[in-house]
Amino acid sequence: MLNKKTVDDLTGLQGKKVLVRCDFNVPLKDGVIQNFNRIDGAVPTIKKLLDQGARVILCSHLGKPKGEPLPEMSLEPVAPALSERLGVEVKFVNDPKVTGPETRKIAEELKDGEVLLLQNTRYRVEETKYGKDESADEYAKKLASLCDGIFVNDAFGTAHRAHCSNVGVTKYTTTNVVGYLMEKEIKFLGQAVENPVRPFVAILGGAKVSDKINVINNLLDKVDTLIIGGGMAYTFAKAQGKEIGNSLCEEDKLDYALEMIKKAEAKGVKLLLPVDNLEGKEFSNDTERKVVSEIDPGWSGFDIGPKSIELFKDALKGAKTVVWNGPMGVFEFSNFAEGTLEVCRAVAELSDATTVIGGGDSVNAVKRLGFADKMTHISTGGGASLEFLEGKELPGVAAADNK
Ligand SMILES: Nc1ncnc2c1ncn2[C@@H]1O[C@H](COP(=O)(O)OP(=O)(O)O)[C@@H](O)[C@H]1O
Ligand SMILES: O=C(OP(=O)(O)O)[C@H](O)COP(=O)(O)O
Repeated sequence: MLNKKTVDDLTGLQGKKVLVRCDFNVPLKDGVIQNFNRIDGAVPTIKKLLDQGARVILCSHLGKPKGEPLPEMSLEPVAPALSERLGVEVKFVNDPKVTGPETRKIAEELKDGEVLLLQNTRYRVEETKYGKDESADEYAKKLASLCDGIFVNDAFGTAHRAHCSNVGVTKYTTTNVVGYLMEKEIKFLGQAVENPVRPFVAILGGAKVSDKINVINNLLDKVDTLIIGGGMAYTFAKAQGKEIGNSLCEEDKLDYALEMIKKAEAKGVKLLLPVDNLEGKEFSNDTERKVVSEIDPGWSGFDIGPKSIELFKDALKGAKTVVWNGPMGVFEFSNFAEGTLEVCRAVAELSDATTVIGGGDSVNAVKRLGFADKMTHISTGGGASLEFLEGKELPGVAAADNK
C-alpha cells in the first residue's frame, strides 16, 4: 500500500499558504471544457485544505505549449468550473511567466480559505526540463516560494512525469504529501496488481501494442486471465500465421507477441485472443461489414466478432478483480462498438468485483456506453495508470514524504 504522507497528515494549516499540484489537463473545445473528471477529482483535497483554514495555491499544466503562452492552452476556463464546485471564488492570474510579480502579490495577499489558480505551468519552458537543465531548478524554487513550504501533489495523471511543478518543487518545500485523488488512484490500481482478489482478469485493447508491451509482460506475472482485443489483437493473429488483411499490425512486434503467448503458457495464464472478427471494407461507420474468422485481403478487422464476445464474457464470469485498458474495437463507430459494449456490460455486471478502468479512450468508451457508475474506479490518468501497471515507480508519487 501507499507508504506516503497524505493531506490527512497535515496539521496547523490555518493561515498557511499551501501549493497544490493538480492535473487540470482537461479536453477543451473553443475554450469549453469537455470532460470534468479531473476537476471533480481534485475537489476533495482542496475542500479539506480550505476547511482547515489554508490559503490554497493551485497549479497545473494544460496541453503541451512548450514554453509559449498559447491562449488556447490557458487554464482560465478551469477557474469558474472549480469555483462552482467549491462554492468559493477561485482567483486566476493570466500571467505568462506563471510566477511573475503580479502572481506573487496576489499569492501574498491571499486570506484564509481563499484559492488562487496559477497559469499553465508549461507556459514556462523550464517546466519540463527538471533534472536536465539548471534553469529548471530556479523555476521550481520560484513555484515553491509562493507557499509556506507545504506542497500537496494530487496530480495522478501527471505522476509519470518528473517536472518542476510536481517533482522539482519538493526540493524547495519542507512538507510534501499526496492528495486524496492520488491516494485513491494508487489504492485501486495498487490493490489490483499487488494483492488482487482472484480470479484476476486483465483486458487490454486499443490500437498500439508498442505502448502496452511492458504492461502485457508485467500483467502476465499477476493475472489468471489476460484478454487481448481491439487493434492490438491483429499483431498477435499475424504472429500466429493468420490472415489480417489491412488490420492494424506492428510488424516489429511479431516476435514479441509470440514470446508473450509462450510466457502465458509457461505461467499457466489463460491468454485469450479473438476467435472471430467483424471486418469492414473502409474505415467508416457505414462501410460494408462481415463476420469472419480471418480477415479478407483488402478488409480490416474493426471489432471482435460474436463468438469472441461470448468467449470473453465467459472468461469474465466470476472474476473478482478486473483491470481494463483499451477498447475492443473502433467503438467510436456505432457499427463496430458491439464488442466494447458487450465486454463493458459484462464487467459492469460483475458482483463483488473490483473493476478498474484506465486509459483515455477506454474511459470515454465506458462513459459513452453509460457504464461509468457501475465501475469501482475510473482512473484520471492514461499514461500514469499504464506505467503503474507496468510496475514502474511514478516519480510524482516517489517525491512525497514517506510515512
Ligand atoms: N481493430 C481496431 N482497428 C483500429 N483501431 C482500433 C481497433 N480497435 C480499437 N481501435 C482504436 O483504438 C483507440 C484506443 O486505443 P488506445 O489509445 O490504445 O486506448 P486507450 O486510450 O484506452 O489507452 C480507439 O480510438 C479505437 O478506435
Ligand atoms: O493527460 C495526461 O496524460 P494521459 O493522456 O496519458 O492521461 C497528463 O495530463 C499528462 O500529460 P502529458 O502527456 O502532456 O505529460
